[in-house]
Amino acid sequence: MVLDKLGSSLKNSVRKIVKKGRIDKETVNELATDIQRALLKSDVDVELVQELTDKIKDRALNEEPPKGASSREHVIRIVYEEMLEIVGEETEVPMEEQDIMLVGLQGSGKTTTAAKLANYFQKKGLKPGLICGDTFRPGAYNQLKELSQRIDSVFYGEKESEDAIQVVKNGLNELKDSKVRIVDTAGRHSLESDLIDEMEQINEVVEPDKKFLVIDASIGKGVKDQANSFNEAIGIDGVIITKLDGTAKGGGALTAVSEAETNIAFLGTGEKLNELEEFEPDSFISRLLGMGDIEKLAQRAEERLSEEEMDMESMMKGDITLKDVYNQLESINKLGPLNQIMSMIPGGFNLPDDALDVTKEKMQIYKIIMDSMTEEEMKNPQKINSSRVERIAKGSGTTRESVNELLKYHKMMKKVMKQMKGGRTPMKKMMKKFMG
Ligand SMILES: Nc1nc2c(ncn2[C@@H]2O[C@H](COP(=O)(O)OP(=O)(O)OP(=O)(O)O)[C@@H](O)[C@H]2O)c(=O)[nH]1
Repeated sequence: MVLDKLGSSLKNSVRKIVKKGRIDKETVNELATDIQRALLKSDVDVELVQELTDKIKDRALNEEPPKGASSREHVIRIVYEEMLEIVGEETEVPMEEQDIMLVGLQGSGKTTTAAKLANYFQKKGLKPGLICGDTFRPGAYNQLKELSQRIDSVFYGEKESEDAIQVVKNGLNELKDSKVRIVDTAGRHSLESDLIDEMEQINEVVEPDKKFLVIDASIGKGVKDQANSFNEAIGIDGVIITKLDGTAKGGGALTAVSEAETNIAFLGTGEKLNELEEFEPDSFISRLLGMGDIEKLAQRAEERLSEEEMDMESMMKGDITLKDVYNQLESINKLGPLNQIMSMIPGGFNLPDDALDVTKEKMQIYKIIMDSMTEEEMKNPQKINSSRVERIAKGSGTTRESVNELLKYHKMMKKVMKQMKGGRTPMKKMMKKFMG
């Protein structure tokens, strides 16, 4: 896990709140000091930390918790929301044909990241092509070629050439069949005029849909100046922070990007080619704070409900997404057979046979299919049109029929949950009876 130290200090500070009987000024101040300490250790900018904790204190002491939420849940939510603010927004990476150019200083991890991106798109069903536009570092050609072979991606490079612009031109011609063409460029020790000239010329040739700046996380809050300089020089669409696994300064690197008025697109979390994550601010911050666990703990402190009951309750809302289906498949064994749950409903309830007919093998296939979907598709499955179905089937190594079957299953579950919501017995009561 990346940012281990920051994560565990933040989790501990928030957990303390859960254990408190009452949320008063002293508790809030203590929380703010704990958070300050954790963020400063992770190299987050001092002023930013001050601003953040002032806001948390102010809101925690002055805002009324929304109806139905306890004050400790409310404070935890405030910490989450304010943390979200300081990491900036998500960079949209569309699942469509596109050309991507990677820029960055020497050793930042560009070449590795190029291959990781190719692997990422390949998994999503979009055929990648890698072009070595780095004629400056002698080993770059062999490195990218070897990495492309490892992931079975098309590769173009010219070992003896010193003309990066021509190589990239040739590469784009040769790799017309690739859906996502990724151009690796040379780095230098600093942002000097040679590098800027070359980047500008490649930029003109490629006319990339996305220009990503690759930065090593170990420079911490220094990311801000670097991102600003590259942005001024050629304009960038997002930052890829690499080597987050090997530094205690990751917090600084993450927060500095939004200060530089750009956003994070991906995170590099290890040397392996599958160690690349799409950056999704909300899930990232929830994981960092251990929100899932903490929210559960906070709720349990309020009323002793079982975990299974919570899961069912969230599904009862009727706005079940594919993510819920995924979680549901994960916890279905704990929940008990669906038909048994259904039989608890007074007045009877006929669950379609299909719902009871999901075998373990099928669940496994559904989960593999969902791994090839984007976050957006998981949240809004209605947006999955036939070309997306095709892409997802390819990426997951399954068939269009299986993807459509999963979409049908989701629709059916949604209908079932809606009907249950309209039932006469409150779900909580029913679940209590069922769980004993
Ligand atoms: N631990 C870890 N190592 C990484 C990560 N990304 C890249 N590396 C390592 O960082 C080193 C440099 O990466 P390269 O991809 O060669 O860097 P580059 O930016 O292409 O270098 P130049 O071509 O010289 O500009 C390699 O040893 C990579 O394995 C990451 O996310 N985590």
